[in-house]
Order: sequence, then C-alpha cells, then structure tokens
Amino acid sequence: MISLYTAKEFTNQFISNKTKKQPFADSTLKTVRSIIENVRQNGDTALQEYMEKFDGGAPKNLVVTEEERSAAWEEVPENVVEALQKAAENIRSFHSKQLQQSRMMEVTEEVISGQLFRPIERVGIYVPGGKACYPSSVLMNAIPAVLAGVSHLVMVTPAKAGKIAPILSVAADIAGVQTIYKVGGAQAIAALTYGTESIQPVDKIVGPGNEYVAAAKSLVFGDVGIDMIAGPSEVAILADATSRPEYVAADLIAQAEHDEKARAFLFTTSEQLLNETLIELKKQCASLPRREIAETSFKNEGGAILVGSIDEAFNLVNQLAPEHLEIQIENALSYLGKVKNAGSVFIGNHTPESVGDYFAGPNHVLPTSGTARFSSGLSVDDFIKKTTYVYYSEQALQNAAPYIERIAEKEELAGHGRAVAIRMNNISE
Ligand SMILES: NC(=O)c1ccc[n+]([C@@H]2O[C@H](COP(=O)([O-])OP(=O)(O)OC[C@H]3O[C@@H](n4cnc5c(N)ncnc54)[C@H](O)[C@@H]3O)[C@@H](O)[C@H]2O)c1
Ligand SMILES: N[C@H](CO)Cc1c[nH]c[nH+]1
Ligand SMILES: [Zn+2]
Repeated sequence: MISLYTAKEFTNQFISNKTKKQPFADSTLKTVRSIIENVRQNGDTALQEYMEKFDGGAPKNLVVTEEERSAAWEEVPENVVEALQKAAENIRSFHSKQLQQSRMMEVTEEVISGQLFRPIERVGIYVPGGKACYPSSVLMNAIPAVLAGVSHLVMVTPAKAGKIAPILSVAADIAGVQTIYKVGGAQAIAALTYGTESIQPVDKIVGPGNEYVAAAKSLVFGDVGIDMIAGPSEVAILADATSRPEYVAADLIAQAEHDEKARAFLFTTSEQLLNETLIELKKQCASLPRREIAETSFKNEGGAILVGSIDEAFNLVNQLAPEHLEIQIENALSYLGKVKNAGSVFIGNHTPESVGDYFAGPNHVLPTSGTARFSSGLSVDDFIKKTTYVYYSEQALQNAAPYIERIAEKEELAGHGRAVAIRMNNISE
C-alpha cells in the first residue's frame, strides 16, 4: 500500500538534489508557450478556441453576469453557505492580524526615513475547475487580497459547457471578488498577464492550478507578479506509540486523495504504530470514493519511515520542508520549537490538516516541493508593496557627504559623488 523506507533510503529518494525532478516536462512547456503566444496575438478568439477544446464549449460572454451570480445562491444549500461564511470569518480574522501600517523608521530634525505599505492595485486569482472544485481556495486567495486593499480583484476559473460551479461564485461573493471570468488553464494566465478584449491585465496572479497553469505562471513571471509555483500537495506526519493509527491513516489519506502525485509521509518511532497504520490505511481506503488516486499516490509518491528518535524525525522533516506538518506525538505542542522548515503545522491529535484546509484561519496556499526552506504561505503581505523613503536636511547631507563620496570613488562612479558634492558647494557659497 504505502512504500516503506529507511531514513537513508528516504533521504536518497526524496531529499537528495540529485533525484530532484525538473518542475515541468518539455512537452508541457512547449504547449504552454504556444498557448500564451496565441492569446497575445489573438485575444478572446484564442480563449474561445481553447475553451472549445478543453472545457466542452465556449460561452460568448466570458464574464459571469450579475444574474448568474445571484442565481448561484439559489443552487447552494443554506448549510453549505453557512459553512463557507464561518470559514471566511476565521480566515478574515486570522489574516487581519497580518496587516501592517506604513511606518517611519527614523525621525530626527535632520533625517526622516520609513516605509510606505501600499496594496497592489490589480490582482487576478486562479481557481482550479478542471477535475475538482475548490471553493475553499477562493476564500484563501481572495480574503487576504481584500484585506490588503486590492482595488481591482478578479477571478478566473474554467467553465464546464459555459457554466462555472455555483459554489465558486458564492464563495467569490463571500470573499469580495469583483469580476469572475469563465476561462481557465494556461490561456487564462496569459489573458490576465497581457489582456484581451474582455479581460484587463493585472499586476499579480495568485492561486493554484494544474501543470499547465503552473507552467504558464512560471513563463509569464516578470511581466506580471506571481505568488508561487505550487507543486503537488504534501503532508508529513510525526507519530509515536501514543498516536492513534486510525487518525494517522485518515490524515495520510486526506492528502493522498488530492491527486496521484500528492505526497504523504509518516515518520514514526513506533513499529507497532506503523503496522497498525498500514492495516488502517487498507481498511479506510476500501470505502474511499477517490480510492484509486489515493492508492496510486501512496504507492508512487508516499512513504512510511521508521526512525530511531523524535530528533531524527525532525531532522528528516526539516530537510524535506513539507507543505504541511502534523505533530501527533505525546506533548505535541512542546515540539513546535523544533520545526525549522514547513509551510503550516498542525499540532496534536485533534488538529487534522482538514482544519487548516478549510476552516481555522491560516492560509492553505503553501510552499511545496521543499520550497518551505525559503518561502512562506500566502498572506496579506503577498498583496502589499513596501516602498522605502528618506528625507535629508542640508545638515544631514553635509554630515554624510565625505562617506558617500569615498564609497562612490571606490565604485568609480564619479557622477554619484558629484550629485553630493554639487550640493556641498552650494552650502559653502
Ligand atoms: N496547493 C493548493 O493549495 C491547491 C489547492 C487546490 C488545488 N490544487 C491543485 O490544483 C490542480 C487543479 O487541477 P485541475 O486540472 O483540476 O484544474 P485546473 O483548473 O488547474 O486546470 C484545468 C484546465 O487545464 C487546461 N488543460 C487540461 N488539459 C490540457 C492539455 N492537455 N493541454 C493544455 N491545457 C490543458 C484546460 O484549459 C483546463 O480548463 C490540482 O493539481 C490540485 O492538486 C492545489
Ligand atoms: N490541501 C490543499 C493544499 O494546501 C488545499 C485544499 C483545498 N481543498 C482541500 N484541500
Ligand atoms: Zn487538502
């Protein structure tokens, strides 16, 4: 069911740089390059062509109309709307505490310096709509953008035969998305970057998607900002003899069911827990609607590793830098200090990752494929630019001039030195 590895085998297979795969196949990049070029050249006509090809038809109007948006509320059960609203409240509350004010760093009579925090003006959110439908991703991407003060917030998602899932439209209303376009895939990323007759270009694109979407984001980066290139979803679970095998198995499955390439790992100090978890996995997979996906993921991408100590487990996990880390060992909370690299941490036996995927408040758009070593999950900061400023009085410039001139001389940039010296001459006149 799930492959077993020693610590050494695990390191060779999943951590060593030598075994790291290229992020995108050449054939994917080729396809995506030609889609981007076509959209740049032919705008909406190219979008229609791809919608016919991939999404079962091309709607004439790409925008989800006000009528369609209000009709969507009739199609989503009230208790589901309530769940989305409760989740949105928690996400809003958590992210509102990330907001920072513009601030002065230094204020004297001679010098003022500081930072302006300004929202990115135009943001496009990609919401996957191919094989699955993720209203939670609408909330996770849009709520921090709205809190940051983004003034033009649009969403793209593939329509099926001209219609988007009503629940995505309702989630967009709850989160504060202004316009929804019925287009997905690499073509939507190209449209958001370069604009078409129907879609205005944005300054930044955020949100997860399949390999075509991710490859498109990587290719347009620079012409537009992007959040990250999200790879397949991952979880690492730390368990010991006190852990509950049925919980551990359920949480491994919750990750593996995402897709065949999802990666679910168990690190445990207990052989008994390991064996009982294997039995549970078999039992729980039997009744899983996405059984085949989960089993393929376990077989090809997942792993269970028996370790000698909790410290050894943390050492491996910190090298892996997983998107999600669950600590299900005794006194779990006391181990938080050992976490160096992880996108988001779930502590104790009663905090499955699903709590964070949907409800608790922290963002579920997180760094994958080891990138938690140097990057963080989506937050309000992703929608803010920080502009520094400085003011010098005549006296301040006079005090600094000799130092600036000396460095300019060493860099052989005489113009830089003169820009200061010319002012010193004025002072002495
Ligand atoms: N990390 C996260 O937070 C997170 C959250 C939700 C979903 N996801 C991931 O997002 C992905 C969603 O993928 P999806 O496919 O369901 O939806 P998607 O919306 O990302 O992709 C569907 C689109 O892909 C394009 N496409 C399909 N086949 C193509 C081909 N052969 N050539 C060119 N373009 C093609 C089409 O335009 C189609 O509309 C999954 O991998 C899922 O794991 C990640
Ligand atoms: N686990 C995914 C990546 O963090 C997010 C998600 C959306 N829906 C369910 N799960
Ligand atoms: Zn999930």
